[in-house]
Amino acid sequence: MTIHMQHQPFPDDLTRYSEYACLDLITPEEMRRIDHNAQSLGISGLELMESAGTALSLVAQEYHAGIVLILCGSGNNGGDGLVAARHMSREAEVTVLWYDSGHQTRSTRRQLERLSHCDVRSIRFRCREDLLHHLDIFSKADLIVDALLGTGGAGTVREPLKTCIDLANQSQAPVLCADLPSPGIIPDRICAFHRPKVKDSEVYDIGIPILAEIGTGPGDLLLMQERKQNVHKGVGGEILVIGGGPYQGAPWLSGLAALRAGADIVRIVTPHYLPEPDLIHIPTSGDTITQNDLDTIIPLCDRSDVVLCGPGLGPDAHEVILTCSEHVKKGVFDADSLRTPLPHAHESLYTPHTGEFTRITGRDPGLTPYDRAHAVRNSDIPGTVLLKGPVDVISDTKRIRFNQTGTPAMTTGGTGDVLAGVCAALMVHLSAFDAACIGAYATGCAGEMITNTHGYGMTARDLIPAIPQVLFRRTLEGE
Ligand SMILES: NC(=O)C1=CN([C@@H]2O[C@H](COP(=O)(O)OP(=O)(O)OC[C@H]3O[C@@H](n4cnc5c(N)ncnc54)[C@H](OP(=O)(O)O)[C@@H]3O)[C@@H](O)[C@H]2O)[C@@H](O)CC1
Ligand SMILES: Nc1ncnc2c1ncn2[C@@H]1O[C@H](COP(=O)(O)OP(=O)(O)O)[C@@H](O)[C@H]1O
Ligand SMILES: [K+]
Repeated sequence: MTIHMQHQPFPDDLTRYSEYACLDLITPEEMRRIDHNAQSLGISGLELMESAGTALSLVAQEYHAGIVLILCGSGNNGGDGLVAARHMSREAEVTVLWYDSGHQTRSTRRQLERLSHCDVRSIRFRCREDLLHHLDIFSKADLIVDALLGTGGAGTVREPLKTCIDLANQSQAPVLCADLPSPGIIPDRICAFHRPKVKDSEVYDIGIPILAEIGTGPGDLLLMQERKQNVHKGVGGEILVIGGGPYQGAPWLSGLAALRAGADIVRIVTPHYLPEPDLIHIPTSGDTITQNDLDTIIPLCDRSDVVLCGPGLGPDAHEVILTCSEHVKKGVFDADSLRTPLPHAHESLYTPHTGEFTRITGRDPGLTPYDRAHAVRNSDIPGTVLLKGPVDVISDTKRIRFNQTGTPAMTTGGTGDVLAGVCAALMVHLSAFDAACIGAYATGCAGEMITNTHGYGMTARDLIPAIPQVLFRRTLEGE
């Protein structure tokens, strides 16, 4: 799996950013994102696994058990157990029961090879019957380590792991769980890595940089869902862009960007027609958008998955936007729609740059990402905010995320319109927060790609074909 390496260091002292890290329970998807980002920051999956297995072995040794049975699945959770076995071989009589599903992860296969050079007894099981030959091991064990399933477990537990879990529960030995309890196992203690996934976990650090968590990275792209084969037209979503008037190009840039970010149908309500065959133009009655256009616009808001308001709109249409936003399920409010009173939809994403943020909150957000994050978190904006800048700050009042991708060449006009269009398309299937994080990350990566070829000669339009290369690279390379 080629991991896109992040290069530039964070332009601020990270020691005071720990307040922005999330300390309560995290989901397996969030842990996968952080894990992947850690690898893009130069810490390999094997190193993470070594740290996890070491922590696990230290907790296991607190039991002072003479006979230890380590149950290992075929995934990376199993890998943790194999690492722990290697670290405990001198401390106890260790037996590993490992499940050979036929497709062990590469890291876990590597750990099994390493273990073969240790004085540890390792027994393969492939089916329920294999386990029934080793009932004595379960009854003799003083400690059982559960490294069967971790954050990769999905659905009801399949055999032979189900039987393995039942046998562990039936034994007298306490069960120490790696990262989280395999479904149905009764834990004595839970040794969670980096962050707790379930309640009552003890949390052990495994050396994951804070930036892997509070920063965007290639791990964020894992949230993009693969499309099933039998999908129908429109699954990519229908987007409505309301904009234009004084600036006729902006809504078209947003519309094209939304298509390139995966939207299926994009309609542009704007006074000026531009010959873009991929976009559906909805003309307005005059050369700016007024109340007379509401009969046209409102039904389109009702039928669209996401509505993007603002690109190139000019200051006079705010009343229209306020009225439309009441018919909007998911709204992205950019540029001239960022005026008070703020429009808001059922779920809203606001994408101000510094000037627009100051205009809607009356407060200058400051220059450092730290201050800008404080300003965003303390603003009473009712939704997710993407405050754009050299480091974008994304917040949904609970979470904060920093996006470092992008280049100064992106200050060219219209890049904000492209970013807003990308966020609108992503919001069809993702939350406003995840759409903003991925939108900022992808648009910035596209900007870096184009800066490499066009330098300061980059135009916002150049960004658009680069967007799908970033967003869909994973599936293109079959990772
Ligand atoms: N770099 C890292 O990633 C790091 C990860 N770390 C550790 O890895 C853990 C995540 O590993 P994981 O074993 O939980 O998941 P993953 O490796 O995807 O394999 C899943 C396996 O389970 C199986 N399976 C799934 N559902 C099932 C079911 N219902 N019933 C039965 N089987 C089921 C699935 O089988 P398959 O679907 O392939 O047939 C596949 O074999 C994480 O919690 C942490 O402990 C740490 O070392 C830190 C570094
Ligand atoms: N100096 C910079 N370094 C990196 N990225 C930048 C820089 N300036 C702007 N950007 C990026 O350009 C994008 C659009 O910026 P914005 O100010 O919204 O442009 P516009 O004036 O078109 O709205 C944002 O994603 C932002 O991250
Ligand atoms: K486990």
